[in-house]
Amino acid sequence: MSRPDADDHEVAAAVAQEAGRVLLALRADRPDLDGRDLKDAGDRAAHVHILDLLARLRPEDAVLSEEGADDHRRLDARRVWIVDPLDGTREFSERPRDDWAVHVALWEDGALAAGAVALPARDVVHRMDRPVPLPPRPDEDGPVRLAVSRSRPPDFVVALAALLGAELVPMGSAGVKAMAVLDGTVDAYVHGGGQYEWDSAAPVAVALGHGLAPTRLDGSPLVYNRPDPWLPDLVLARPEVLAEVRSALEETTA
Ligand SMILES: Nc1ncnc2c1ncn2[C@@H]1O[C@H](COP(=O)(O)O)[C@@H](OP(=O)(O)O)[C@H]1O
Repeated sequence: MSRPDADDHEVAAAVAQEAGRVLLALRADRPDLDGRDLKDAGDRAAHVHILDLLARLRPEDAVLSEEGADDHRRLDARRVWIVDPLDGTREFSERPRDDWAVHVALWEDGALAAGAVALPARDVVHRMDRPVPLPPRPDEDGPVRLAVSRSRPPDFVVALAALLGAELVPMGSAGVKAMAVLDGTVDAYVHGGGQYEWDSAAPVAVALGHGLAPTRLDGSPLVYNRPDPWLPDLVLARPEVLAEVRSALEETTA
């Protein structure tokens, strides 16, 4: 387990990984839980574990968690951990799906400073400080592959895919979709219509660490730790397809 003298990247990765272990154990040890009960138990168990770890490792810092009451002292804090204890809650409850994640990001003085996305069922932790080269596209002239929500694909992303001649690749969890860009499974993740800061903070931190340039749909920067954590859209694309995606977006949203 991480120690208080570990750096912020280590803490982010260790906390995400540890919460992932708690979630895996819950799924394995409680076959009596499913559906809403398993979702709620997962959200709660991971949230409590993360808060406990951060209280021990970073007692001075504020926390913004999907599962906690919003403590507005974070707005005056220099350092805020932005966490989604269980992203892809629906998929977590559908054993044996593996497209769910734990998000742990650190916002410091106006920017994302550390971040980790754990994919516990795949035994992987993606880190901002450990960039991995993007694998080449399998077919550089092939259609753009776009990650999209499997349960509620936004209409405009379906329209965007039609305009691009893109292939939609459905999967759960914002973290899984963003990491699918980094591991080469897809070329881009475009989302609109609703999300909160905890859905994108850690994936965006990891993507920034990998040299990518995630933005809002209109190309403006993603800004975190605002009074209202609603941050409804995101574009993350590998460099080869970014201009094409951007120009199709301009047409779709015009
Ligand atoms: N329109 C919307 N409004 C609010 N949250 C949304 C949303 N679409 C997706 N999300 C959130 O983004 C995460 C990924 O969703 P999806 O897999 O459908 O893309 C989910 O987080 P949680 O699982 O943490 O609730 C989901 O709640």
